[in-house]
Amino acid sequence: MATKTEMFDLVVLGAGPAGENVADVAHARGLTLFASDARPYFPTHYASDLYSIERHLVGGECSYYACIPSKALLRAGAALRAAQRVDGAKQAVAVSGVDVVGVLRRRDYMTSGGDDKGQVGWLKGAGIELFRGVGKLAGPKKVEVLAQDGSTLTLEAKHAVCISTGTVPLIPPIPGLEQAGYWTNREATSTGTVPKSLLILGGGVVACEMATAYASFGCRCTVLVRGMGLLERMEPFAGEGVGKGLKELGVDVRFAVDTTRVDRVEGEVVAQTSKGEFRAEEILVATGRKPATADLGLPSVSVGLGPGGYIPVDDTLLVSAPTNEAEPWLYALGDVNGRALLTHMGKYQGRQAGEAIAARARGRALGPLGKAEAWGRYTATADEGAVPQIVYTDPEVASVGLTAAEAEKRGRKIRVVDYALGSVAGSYLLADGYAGHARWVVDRDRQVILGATLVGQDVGELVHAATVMVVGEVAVARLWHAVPSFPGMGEVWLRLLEGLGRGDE
Ligand SMILES: Cc1cc2nc3c(=O)[nH]c(=O)nc-3n(C[C@H](O)[C@H](O)[C@H](O)COP(=O)(O)OP(=O)(O)OC[C@H]3O[C@@H](n4cnc5c(N)ncnc54)[C@H](O)[C@@H]3O)c2cc1C
Ligand SMILES: NC(=O)c1ccc[n+]([C@@H]2O[C@H](COP(=O)([O-])OP(=O)(O)OC[C@H]3O[C@@H](n4cnc5c(N)ncnc54)[C@H](O)[C@@H]3O)[C@@H](O)[C@H]2O)c1
Repeated sequence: MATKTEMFDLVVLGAGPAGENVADVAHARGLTLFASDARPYFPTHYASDLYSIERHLVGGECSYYACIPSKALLRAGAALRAAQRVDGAKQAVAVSGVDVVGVLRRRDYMTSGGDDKGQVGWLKGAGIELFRGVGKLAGPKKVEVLAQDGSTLTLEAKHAVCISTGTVPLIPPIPGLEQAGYWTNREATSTGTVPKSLLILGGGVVACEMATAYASFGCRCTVLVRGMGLLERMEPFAGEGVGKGLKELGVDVRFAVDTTRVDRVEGEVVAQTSKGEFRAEEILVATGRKPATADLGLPSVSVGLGPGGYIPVDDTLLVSAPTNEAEPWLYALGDVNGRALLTHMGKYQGRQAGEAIAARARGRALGPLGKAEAWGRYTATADEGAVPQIVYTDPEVASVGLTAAEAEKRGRKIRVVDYALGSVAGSYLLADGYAGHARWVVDRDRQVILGATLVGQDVGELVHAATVMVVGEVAVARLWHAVPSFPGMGEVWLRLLEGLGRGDE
C-alpha cells in the first residue's frame, strides 16, 4: 500500500468540536499575519497550513451522537409540556404525547442524517486538509495515519500537534453485558425505532436526559442508579428536582442498585441487581466516559497518563511531559484531557490553544518570564471553577462555578443564598404552578459569586448571566446596579441579592 510523507504547520488529531476550533483559530491567526505583515506567517512551501485527521465524522461525537441529536430528541417533549402548563394553550395541544416519527425526522435533519459533508466543506473552505483515517503519534512532531484502504501517510508538524480525540463510553465489567448487547449514547441518539421499555444504567447527565426523552416517547424507562442521588456532581437539589420530574414523567428511578448480571432472554434484557430483577426491551449503558487514548502512540513521545487515563495538560493545553520542555509542540484539548467534558469547554480550549500555538510559532513569549497569565489570551482558566452547564431535563438544571460543597472543599469561606424560583413574576407567568430553585454560593471574604445553580423550566438561558458574574468576579455591591427586566426570570438575581442583604451602612 502507498506510503507518503508530508509536512504541515499544525496537525490536529480528531475533528470534533475541540479539534475544529483549534484549527480554525490557528488558521485565522496565520491569515491575519499574512495580510498585515505582507509576508507569510506560516511558510508557503508547505502544502497547507493545517492538517486534520478524523477516523469517523467531522464534527465529532457532539454533532452526531451527543449534544445535537440528544437535544433534538428532547425538544418536542419540552415544547409540548411547556404548552400543557399554560391555561389557554393546553387546550390547543394534543395530550397523547409527542409524535415520535416527527421527532426522529427533526433529529435526522439536525444531524444531516449522519452525513458530515457540510462540516467537511467548512474545513476545506477554511484551507484545512482532511484525511480520514486513524492517526497516532510516531515520535516528536510526527503523526502516522492509517486509511481504510490500508494506505498510510506520515505527517510532520513544523510547529504543533493537537490531540483532540475525545472520549468513548466507559462500560462496566458486568457479567453477561457484552453477550447480551447494549446501547450506548450512539444507539440512543441515532436510533430509528423506540423500544417499548428501556433500562438505563447510571445516574449522570446522559441517563437523566435520555430518560426524559424516551419517557416523552411513551417508552417505559427504569433508571438503575448505583449511588444515592442523580447528577451527583451538582448541588443536591438539582438531582432531587430532576428525580421528581422523572417520576412525574412516569420514569422508575431506583437508587443504591448494584447490577450484578445482564442477560438477553428471548429478546428481552434481564438485569439481576441487588434490588431484584429488571426487564426491558433494551438497556442503555450511561455510566460515564473514558478518554480515547488507546493506540495513540503516546509512549513514542513518553507521555504518561493522569488520573482516569486522561492526558495531563497545563493551562495553555500543552501536554505535561518532558517532550515539551525543550520546544513546546504537543497539545491535548477537549474531553481527552478530562478538564471539563463539555462541547463548549472543548471549543474554548481550542480557541485558547489556537492562540498559544500561533504565538509560540511566531516566537512570542506568552507572558512575563514566558508564563501565560491566568484569564489571558492563551490560557483556559475558566476550566478551573467557571464551567457552565445546562442539563436539558424537565426541570432543566443550569449551573456555573463551584457548588457549596466544592467551595468548602477548597477552603473558601462562603455564604449560601437560596430562592424559590416560582416566586419570580417571570416564572409564574411562564408556566402555571411553576416550581424551581436558585442558589448562589458567595465568597464571604471577596464578596463575589463563586457559583450559581438554577433548577426549573427554561432556566438554561439564565446561566450565561451567572457565568459573566463568576468569570468577571463582579462585586456583589455592583450587581445591585444590574437591573433585571420585568417581568423576566432574571429577577431571580435581584431576589438572591435581597436574600444576601446589603449589610449596614
Ligand atoms: C449523549 C451525550 C450528550 C451530550 N450533550 C452535551 C451537551 O448538550 N452539551 C455539551 O456541552 N456537551 C454534551 N456532551 C459532551 C460532548 O459531546 C463532548 O464534551 C464533546 O463531544 C467533546 O468534544 P471533543 O472534540 O473533545 O471530542 P469528540 O466530540 O469526541 O471528537 C473527537 C473526534 O476524534 C476522532 N478520533 C478519535 N480518535 C482518533 C484517531 N486516533 N484518529 C483520528 N480521529 C480520531 C473521533 O472520531 C471524533 O470525531 C454530551 C455527551 C453525550 C455522550
Ligand atoms: N447537557 C449536557 O451538558 C450534557 C449532556 C450529556 C452528557 N454531558 C457530559 O458528558 C459526560 C458523560 O456523561 P455521563 O452521564 O455518561 O457520565 P457521568 O459521569 O455524568 O455519569 C455517570 C454515572 O454513571 C454512574 N456509574 C458509574 N459506574 C457505574 C456502574 N458500574 N454501575 C452503575 N452506575 C455507574 C455514576 O455514578 C454516574 O451517576 C459528562 O461529563 C457530562 O457532563 C453533558
